[in-house]
Amino acid sequence: MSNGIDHLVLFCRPGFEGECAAEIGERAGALGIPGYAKAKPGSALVFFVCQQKDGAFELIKQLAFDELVFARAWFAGAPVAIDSPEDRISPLVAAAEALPRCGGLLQETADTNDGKQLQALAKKLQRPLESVLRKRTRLKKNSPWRMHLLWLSGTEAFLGTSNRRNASAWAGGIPRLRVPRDAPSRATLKLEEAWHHFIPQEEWDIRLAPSMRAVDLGAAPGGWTYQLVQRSMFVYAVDNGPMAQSLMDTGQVEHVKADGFSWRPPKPVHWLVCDIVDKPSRTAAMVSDWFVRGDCREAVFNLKLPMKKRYAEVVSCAQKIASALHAANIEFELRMRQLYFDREEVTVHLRRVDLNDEIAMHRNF
Ligand SMILES: C[S@@+](CC[C@H](N)C(=O)[O-])C[C@H]1O[C@@H](n2cnc3c(N)ncnc32)[C@H](O)[C@@H]1O
Repeated sequence: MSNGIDHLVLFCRPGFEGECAAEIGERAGALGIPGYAKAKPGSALVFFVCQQKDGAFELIKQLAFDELVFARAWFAGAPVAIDSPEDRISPLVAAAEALPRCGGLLQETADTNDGKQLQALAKKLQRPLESVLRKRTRLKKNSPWRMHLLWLSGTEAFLGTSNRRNASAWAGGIPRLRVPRDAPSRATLKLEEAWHHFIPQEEWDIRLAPSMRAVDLGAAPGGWTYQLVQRSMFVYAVDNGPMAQSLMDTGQVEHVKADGFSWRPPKPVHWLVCDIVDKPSRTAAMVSDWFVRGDCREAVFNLKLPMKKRYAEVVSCAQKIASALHAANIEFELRMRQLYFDREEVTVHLRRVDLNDEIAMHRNF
């Protein structure tokens, strides 16, 4: 690896390479780590090439992965020249010398049809490659570093590393979730993925607790309400459209036929979720109002992005929410992410962090 670990490899939704490239360029520039992004439209990959030696390694150490909106997964690495398909292992093992010793090997491909066709090759190589890496002591149990191997073709690959604590938990950032058989819509996976992404597993029992009250705006037919019901919550499902009878039969759902933008709950709820297709700035303003009025404590909602300037729109919505909550002296956490099950949209997580449990209980959250 001539210039060390100088490529930051980012995985994104196909068609969002421009947004992913703009975002990483801005974040790396702010850290004083110069570089340029290479992003072929539709490739589902962005390569941020750093000008300084080991610049990409610095980026994965200094940037918080969770703060990126358009990257599903990342690692710092460099291209590996594979001269012959007869021996792919030797050049890869030689390149691994430049990496820290890693706890495991994750092979990845782009989220494209070409990428999918390379998965058989990756599968075939996994064991033999791991075995040689272990012999050369490139793998070490319990290391926080994880080795990534991205295949672009049978003879083009990138080898690199990420720190488990600052990276996606899943290969290529794609969680293995299945639509439950009794869920009323496939959209159910968007909320499930959001929870996996935004709420640490050890906090699920407190933050997604039985008997909490929740509001689902734009709820029909009920994929998101299904997730809330599965956590034994009571749900106001706001939508003029019909809700799945199976959900109504649980007795945990009240169907409110009203406009989600103006309806408010009779008393505060813990969760607000919203999947209404509308202008992102309108949704952002409505959710900000819920927080300012003290109507909810935590929210997951989508910002739909059919417009051209999608990155600028996301930044502008984040700024509007932040300034509304700052003006009301509310302390909050705000994260955004284009999740795997999102399409032309990003998912936002907003949470009040200035309420201790006693106050929250008193206010009936
Ligand atoms: C994408 S679908 C929601 C799918 C739902 N999250 C699920 O998992 O089944 C959007 C829903 O928003 C509803 N909707 C659109 N505008 C609305 C509004 N102003 N108030 C309430 N619901 C609205 C539509 O009727 C539609 O059912």
